[in-house]
Amino acid sequence: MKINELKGVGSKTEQYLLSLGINEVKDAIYFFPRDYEDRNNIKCISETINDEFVTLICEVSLILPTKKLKFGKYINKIIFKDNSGFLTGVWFNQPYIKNNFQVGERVILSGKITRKFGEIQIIDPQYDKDFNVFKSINPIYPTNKNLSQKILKKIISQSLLHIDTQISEMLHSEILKRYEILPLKDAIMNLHYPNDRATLNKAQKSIKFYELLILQLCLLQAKKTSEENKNSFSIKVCREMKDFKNSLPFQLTTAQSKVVREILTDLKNIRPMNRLVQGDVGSGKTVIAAIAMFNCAMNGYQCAMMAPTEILAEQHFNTLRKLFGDWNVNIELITGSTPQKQKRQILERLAEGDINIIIGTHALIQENVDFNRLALVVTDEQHRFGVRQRAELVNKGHNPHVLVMTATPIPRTLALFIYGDMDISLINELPPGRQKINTYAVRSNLRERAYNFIKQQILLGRQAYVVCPLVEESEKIEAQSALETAEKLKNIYFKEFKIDVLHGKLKSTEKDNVMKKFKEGDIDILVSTTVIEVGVNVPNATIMLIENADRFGLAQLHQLRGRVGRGIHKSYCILISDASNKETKERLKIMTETNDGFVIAEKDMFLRGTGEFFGLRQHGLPELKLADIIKDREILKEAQELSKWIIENNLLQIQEFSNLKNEVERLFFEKLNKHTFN
Ligand SMILES: Nc1ncnc2c1ncn2[C@@H]1O[C@H](COP(=O)(O)OP(=O)(O)OP(=O)(O)O)[C@@H](O)[C@H]1O
Repeated sequence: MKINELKGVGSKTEQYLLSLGINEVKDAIYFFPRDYEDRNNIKCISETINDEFVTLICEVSLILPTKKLKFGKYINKIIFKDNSGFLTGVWFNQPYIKNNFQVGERVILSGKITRKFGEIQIIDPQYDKDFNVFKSINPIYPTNKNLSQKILKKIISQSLLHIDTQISEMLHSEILKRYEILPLKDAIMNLHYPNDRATLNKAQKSIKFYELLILQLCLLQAKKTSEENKNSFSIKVCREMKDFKNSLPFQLTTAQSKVVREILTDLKNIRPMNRLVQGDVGSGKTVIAAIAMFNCAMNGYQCAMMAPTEILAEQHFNTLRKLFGDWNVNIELITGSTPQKQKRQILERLAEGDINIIIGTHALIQENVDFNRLALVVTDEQHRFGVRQRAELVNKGHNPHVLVMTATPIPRTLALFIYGDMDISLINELPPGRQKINTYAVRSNLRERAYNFIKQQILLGRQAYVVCPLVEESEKIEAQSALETAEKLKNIYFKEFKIDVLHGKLKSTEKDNVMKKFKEGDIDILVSTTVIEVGVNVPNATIMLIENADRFGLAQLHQLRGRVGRGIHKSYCILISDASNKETKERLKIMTETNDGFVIAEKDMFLRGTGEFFGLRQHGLPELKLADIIKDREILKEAQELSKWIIENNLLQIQEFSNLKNEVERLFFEKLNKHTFN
């Protein structure tokens, strides 16, 4: 049912509603309050204090005429009274308001009190005259300047009259009882019009449960569908594997070997692999991808590896070339800076099947690239290779295995939720010889001492990073600050050393050039913006100084810091911050205490208490309206338990769960926009 079918929704209101995402009556039903006004604070007029939010029951005493102010504005005042005194209700630019009141009638007013010039005022209060429907908890909706709370409320309450035709119950009463959940319609009604706090809490819990359940079911069903899809390549372990492993410059750690085994087993399977490899910074994920790709190449298949940035694509290309040494593996790189002619040649060879492994950024898969026998796609978690991308490839005639790499440390329950559609491998061990990165959080007055320390490291033959402050949304200012810092370092503190700058505004060839020089040891200090954050691997770099460290999230600091401590040398990280607030200090202290990404993630999560650390959208998933996967972990666990049971027992296929199935499919189509499942 369209929203404009409701009484009083003209084309203008319809437009305004659309801007709030309300197109259908159902959208209005699901348009939940952002907050609630507690009207339990009922007072008499003389008891009120300045700035206090109160509810008053009073009588209309006098309606003053509208007064015209400057610039075409209006003010309306209405005097109310109760046994204790008088109160002035004030409304701006709502001249019609006086028609809504009659002298002598009793009303309920709610709002903030202002006491000034000897007058007690309440500005733009909410008002109600129907004492029968007076609720002590009043919803406040997230609206914009075009639609007042009052109109929105009216539309929502009209929509709720249609709840029976618009919403279907999804869970059997036994399940509701077990998880202490309200039937969906009750939960929705109570969210809009709660009788009391306890019912509101239960309604909120219920809606969160439904949200998490549906999203989780969606991901688990996607996984199940892919497991049933037996259309990929069965790739056996190649004869050369043992020799290849022996040719690597190091021995795999036990954790790496285990993950490699899991991947090779997946590749043997005809069903397409969809595996996430989770490993802390520097845990050695690249070599794992290399082994998987080597195996495909030796079996005559092609692989694509997609990196988030050109710098990383280039780095992977160089690392892999080295790892593949004299083995007969044809590997090529395509980036924005590859000359057109060369690019064309590479693409031709790729289509002919002459290239085994192609490395590039994510444009690689979107562009008109034709593969001959694409069997494996390696990608990273920020660019979640969802079922949609897979479907695109399937349409092009490929159904490759997919390997996703992530250094985002996520506690297990959350990982199982967010990556519900994947199998997860964990590298829970760092390569041998890694030492703790000594980390210090200091104020800026110690910067010179920090510089001296950097000098000592360089004199020992090591290299350093200086990371400039994060400037949200302005790469230009960020770049500027990096350039200035580099100038200062060159001219004042590090005259005798080689310094260069890396920032997002450089052309990719320039970036590559700087990175190459830094890798080869031709730069002592690399002054950089956060472009250095992900994946860069220069084992000889042992010290990093981060300016304004408080501006970064802990996960980001951990990623940045992970650029040092990647070799045999002892490494250091200096966090500069003059922030004095307690929470910031505590966050930086965590960095000095541990190097374990999982511990950092968990602590950060508790400190910040929001889902920011694991933003869903960042993982390619739809945002949740009410649930917060961090704060609502207990509900999440219950929803996970139920969704697992439903999927394992194939319950979405039976009549009793058909409404739930419809909801899951709706989310799948509308929000995840992926292909259907049966
Ligand atoms: N088993 C191992 N023994 C010794 N060194 C190793 C081992 N595995 C990997 N390395 C080395 O560790 C360093 C980090 O590896 P790699 O770049 O693959 O890490 P990563 O997991 O991708 O980290 P990040 O997420 O920070 O990019 C590299 O220099 C690599 O050669």
